[in-house]
Amino acid sequence: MRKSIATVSLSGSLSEKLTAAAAAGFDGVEIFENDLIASALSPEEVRTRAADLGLAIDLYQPFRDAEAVPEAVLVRNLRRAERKFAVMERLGADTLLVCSSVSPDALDDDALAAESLHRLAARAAEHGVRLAYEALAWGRHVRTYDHAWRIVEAADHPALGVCLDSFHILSRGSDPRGIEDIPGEKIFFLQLADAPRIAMDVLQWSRHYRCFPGQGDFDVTGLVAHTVRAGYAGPLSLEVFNDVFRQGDAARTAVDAMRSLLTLEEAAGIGTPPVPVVPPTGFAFAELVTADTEQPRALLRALGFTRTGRHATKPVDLWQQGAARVLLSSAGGDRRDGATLAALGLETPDQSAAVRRAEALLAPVVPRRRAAGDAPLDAVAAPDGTELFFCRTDAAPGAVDWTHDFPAVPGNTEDGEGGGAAGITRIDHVALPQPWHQFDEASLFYRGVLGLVPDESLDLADPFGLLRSRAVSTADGSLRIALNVAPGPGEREARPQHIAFATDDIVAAARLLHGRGAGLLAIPGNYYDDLAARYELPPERLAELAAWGILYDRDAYGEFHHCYTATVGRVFFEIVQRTGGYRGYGAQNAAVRLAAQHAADGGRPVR
Ligand SMILES: O=C(O)c1ccc(O)c(O)c1
Ligand SMILES: [Mg+2]
Repeated sequence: MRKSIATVSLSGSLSEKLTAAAAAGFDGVEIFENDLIASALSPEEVRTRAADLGLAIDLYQPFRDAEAVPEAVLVRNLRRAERKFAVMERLGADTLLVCSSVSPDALDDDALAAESLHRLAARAAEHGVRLAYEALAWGRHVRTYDHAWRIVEAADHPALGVCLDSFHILSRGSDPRGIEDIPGEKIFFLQLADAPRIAMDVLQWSRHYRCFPGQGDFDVTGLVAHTVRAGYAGPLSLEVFNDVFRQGDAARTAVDAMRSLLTLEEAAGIGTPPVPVVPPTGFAFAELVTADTEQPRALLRALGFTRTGRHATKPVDLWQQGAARVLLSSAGGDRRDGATLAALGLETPDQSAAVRRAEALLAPVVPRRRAAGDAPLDAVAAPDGTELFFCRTDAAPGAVDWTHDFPAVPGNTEDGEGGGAAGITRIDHVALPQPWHQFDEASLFYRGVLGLVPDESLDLADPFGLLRSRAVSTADGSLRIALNVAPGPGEREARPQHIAFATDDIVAAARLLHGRGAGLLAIPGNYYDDLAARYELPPERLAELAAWGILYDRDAYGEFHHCYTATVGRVFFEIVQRTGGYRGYGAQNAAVRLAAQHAADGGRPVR
């Protein structure tokens, strides 16, 4: 379907908004009146600019407080509308959004509302304009879409239809199935926005917390499916009032917006089907970049990793234990930051389809730096800059095993002498702190591009504020990424990332690490007193957990044990043991872990 975006959803001047919308591939825009009023461009110039960019002006909005008023007020409103119709003719816009009145002048009289909208529509028709009547969730008398439709039906004018807005409908808990009772040709416009479920005044909620479909908690996909089934054939138009997007980079927000609509169309089974998603089946590797590899090497050795290869042409080593692989690169790291988790290898059954999917969903492809003979690896950049490589760690027919680029280093045993394996089997998950203003963009990116399923969003207390966390994973848990953000000041660079390794015997792993002098994070005794109160764990089991600083959690599916290493650069490691299909990440323990890291770090916030 055609895709539009309201100018209110993007930052900048009107011409910057138009440029961003066009660059992201939108077909049209809704022009928000305030954007036009504040613009130095005349309506004719806006019309030309939009046309040059290939954008239609699908809607002009809003026209407020029009209906169900005493005659004298209506006469003034008709005059006011005439001026707007004239502006619309100059703009080349043919649909005006009329939102339900919030005025104290408005009467609770549907017949009067219908009559006034009929008269307004008759005037509009003389200018070739159509009116789309929208129920604001906080309208004075009209707050629901079905009420708006009853009035439109009674008004019975060909130039009058309804505008459906998913926020107003879903925020009030209206049943969207009733949309199918409206004739499709009477649905003049469809505006889409999602929102997180928060209990607050609906006007504040709408004006500050709307987000793109897929970033909140509403079933926008279901609403779109009902609207399409009703016969609606107009554009899908994003109308998102959001404090963060208002400040963000318009070009980037527009791409996020387009990705949201592409993902939504796919979920609703409408539009041109994109390349089907190729879900990753696990981590092939995690790559740490650092100017000085000494500290991470020591830690990897203590964790039982062995250096098994070195890249043929680049200063990158492959460290391995079981199916857990870490690349340690000394190319390009910043000495001040220490080690940084810069890239992830995603085990991908069909690499070329995965790249095509990523491109179709507007993921930026990372320019390749490949020497002759290297495995053909393609990477895209996640919103936080983490590079995601689509690769295969086997020699299946037609595929190239990326580990072939890391031949064994002959005669070099130095790095193998860490003391031997510690029972680590694979990478369980990675945790990537996100810049606060890109958090929703990131979860939608992983959902759309990789088909990962987002968990619910959690707020976790830490000693310096709240940490928001949301995991995305494959349905079978073979690949898990925990996204988190500490609101407020603090750059991404200041907060650590981590890699969690899986083991089948965490106590053995912790004992080995300890024996090798790699300290584990000390957990306060109070935590174990609380654990004893919450769960009936045998005392000797509790004592063992306390001795090694192992944290414990449980869900309906199983148990979780986990412990942490020291932080090197921006990165620390976690060792985890899942039993019986536990699904989480130990979020329950995050506050204790963050406080312990804070204490271990000499009082510096470690977010
Ligand atoms: O917040 C508002 O006033 C407003 C205006 C126009 C809309 O289409 C809308 O959904 C909300
Ligand atoms: Mg709206």
